[in-house]
Amino acid sequence: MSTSPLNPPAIEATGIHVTLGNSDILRGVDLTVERGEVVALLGANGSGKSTLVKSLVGIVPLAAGHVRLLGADLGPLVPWAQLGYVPQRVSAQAGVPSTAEEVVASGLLHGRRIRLPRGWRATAREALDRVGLADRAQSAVHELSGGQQQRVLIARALARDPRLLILDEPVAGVDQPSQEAFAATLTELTRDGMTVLVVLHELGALAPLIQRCVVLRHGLVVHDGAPPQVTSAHAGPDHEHLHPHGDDPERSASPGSDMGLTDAPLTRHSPAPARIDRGAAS
Ligand SMILES: Nc1ncnc2c1ncn2[C@@H]1O[C@H](COP(=O)(O)OP(=O)(O)OP(=O)(O)O)[C@@H](O)[C@H]1O
Repeated sequence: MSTSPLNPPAIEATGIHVTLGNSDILRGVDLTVERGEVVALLGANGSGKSTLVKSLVGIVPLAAGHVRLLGADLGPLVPWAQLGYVPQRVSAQAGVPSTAEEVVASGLLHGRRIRLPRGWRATAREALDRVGLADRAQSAVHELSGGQQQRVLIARALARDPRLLILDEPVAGVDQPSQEAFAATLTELTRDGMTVLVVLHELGALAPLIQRCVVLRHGLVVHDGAPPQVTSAHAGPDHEHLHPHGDDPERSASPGSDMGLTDAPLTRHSPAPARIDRGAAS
């Protein structure tokens, strides 16, 4: 969707610098996500992906730079009720026994809303249904598996019916059928115009949805463009990973090195997208 003064980008981040401890974690990141776009944020471990999304939602302070969300400067004027954020995998239990339904319902609270709205139970159940956990609404969260807890957190974000969804590795530790169910839900939501920024280690089940990939390396954007294409040549049912095909066998042996997804020496990126091999024996 194109930008106009009446329809500003969902995310506009310019010159983002973040310092944690004595380290410069983000060193001048620019990121714009237009309304309705589905963007993946990729990069090796420690490249700064989580720090970037946390800085976008105001959880870590900026040393420099500027963030606008849904047309408002980061702060109280952001329409927070329209934003769903799923943090990197953490336990969904908050130290007190809670049911899945209660955790999801907490997603309906924000800034000025301190009481659950009428019909919250039905809303929470619908959100749990979207992530395939309708039958676990009354389960204590600590009794759920790690992957199920992650799905509860996704449901909590979806319960708000967000216009902008920011997800930090939402499918890490989630089994393949649940990943596919989540991808189907997300496809439906994005068809309705939701904007998504999602941190991923590999595109996996979400690959068909991703319109653009931004790759971080050592706190800088090193790629912003087309997602890797799927090679059909080796397509097979039981193999799925990023597997760049370079001339250099060492680079080829290092999954993700083609796009700065590992700490392998950085090479200049050509505009031609890397390929995802889903079938070749690795
Ligand atoms: N609170 C903190 N204090 C100091 N350093 C931190 C803090 N949080 C993160 N870092 C460091 O910032 C760097 C980036 O971390 P971040 O979690 O953003 O990376 P990431 O790309 O999300 O990694 P992963 O894929 O492993 O989740 C890492 O080197 C990490 O050790």
